[in-house]
Amino acid sequence: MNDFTPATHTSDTIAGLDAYRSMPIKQQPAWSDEAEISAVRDEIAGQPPLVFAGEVDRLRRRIAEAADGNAFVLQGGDCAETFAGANADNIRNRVKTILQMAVVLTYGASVPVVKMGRMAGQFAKPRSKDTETRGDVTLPAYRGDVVNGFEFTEESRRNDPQRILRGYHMAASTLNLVRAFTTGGFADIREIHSWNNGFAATPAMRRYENVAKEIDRALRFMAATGTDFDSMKTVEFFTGHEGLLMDYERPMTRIDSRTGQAYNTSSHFQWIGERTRDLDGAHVDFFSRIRNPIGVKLGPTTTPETMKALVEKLDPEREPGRLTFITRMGAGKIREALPPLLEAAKELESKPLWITDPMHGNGITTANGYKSRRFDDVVDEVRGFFEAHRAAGTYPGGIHVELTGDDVTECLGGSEHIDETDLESRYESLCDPRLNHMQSLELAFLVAEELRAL
Ligand SMILES: O=C[C@H](O)[C@H](O)COP(=O)(O)O
Ligand SMILES: C=C(OP(=O)(O)O)C(=O)O
Repeated sequence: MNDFTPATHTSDTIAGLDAYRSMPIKQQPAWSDEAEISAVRDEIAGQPPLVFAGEVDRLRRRIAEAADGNAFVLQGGDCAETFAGANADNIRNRVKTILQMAVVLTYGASVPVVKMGRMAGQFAKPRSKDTETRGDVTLPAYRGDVVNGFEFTEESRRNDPQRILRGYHMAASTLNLVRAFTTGGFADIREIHSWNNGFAATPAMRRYENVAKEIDRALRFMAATGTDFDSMKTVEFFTGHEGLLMDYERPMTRIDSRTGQAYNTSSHFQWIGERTRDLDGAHVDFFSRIRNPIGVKLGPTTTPETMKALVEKLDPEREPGRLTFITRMGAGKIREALPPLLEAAKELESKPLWITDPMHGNGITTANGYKSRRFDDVVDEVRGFFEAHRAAGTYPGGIHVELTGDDVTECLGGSEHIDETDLESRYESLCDPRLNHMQSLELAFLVAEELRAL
């Protein structure tokens, strides 16, 4: 058992955790009351950790296995979790969707799947603009429920430090339910059919049912041979979110008294976003000092030099499982932008895990004003990712998607043929569009085919 020491300003000078404060920093809200935000930081620092160092270390080992080509990482969840959306139905549907995708991948490609939710902390959003204008009114941009409200009023858009405390408690209750689902019997592989309950009978679901029936037959065979199923009652499920809001990430970072090392206990995994991965910036410095496995988003303008410099900063020891590159190039660019990075990475002793995020490079705004993505572009980027890795002889080790278990209409296309007018019927994301349940399963079948073809 780890014994975390709450991060006090003195103890953490050892780990240099506060060095970031004197560095250029992006995408942070301005708080109007310094005393209030300071009190909130102190209160967060005194709250119990959400995850333990042993779990974080286990995830690092799993990521190392994936980077070696022996596992595949599936990361999925909301673009922006909301406080209102942190209810049992939403959480269960997202967990079920991830479990179903994992079944499709494990069975279809015979590869262990490391399951990770973009959940229990994905509350802060980087934005392209600091403000939003509607008609003749301009207000601060919505930066996620942990900072301000989505409603377009001056009061709601005010940055409110108390939201950080609420975010912590929402993350805690979400994680509690995720842990209950994944260790309490719900995720037992013998429940494979019941994960269908509540979802519409779509073509992807029928395909899933066929896989489930085959797995059922195999399980009955194993039962007949006397297999002990106890180990199948639980699944490993990790959490991750963008490490963005430093007034949350810093106080959640604690010293493990066993090892004297710093762990960010807000989730098992954090990634640094495309907008905050400056080499000399605050985020890269801070996350270089913690033990959690770290992801970095790489957009289409990333040069091999930048990629190598990120390796130097974030993985100087070349530690297996330490670093994950999440590429989000865009369907039209991945086939040119990714190969030079893969070639350059071969020259390093480091072995980062490569994951595709086929969402963030494929945003469009529709004629009727919705932020959307075409499912075909998402699929094309995934195919481009596999093509690039096959050509380079490197391992495509995972996928990172914005998804929900609900039947929303946010991304265009898929076998339901969602079109621009359909977006009006059920667009619920407060930031970027997510794959719905059926599109998520369809994508899992496609990824399984690509993995089989490696
Ligand atoms: O989720 C990602 C970013 O927060 C998002 O793409 C930024 O969106 P914006 O361009 O509307 O600010
Ligand atoms: C903002 C995100 O991605 P990116 O940094 O790649 O734009 C995100 O994943 O929510």
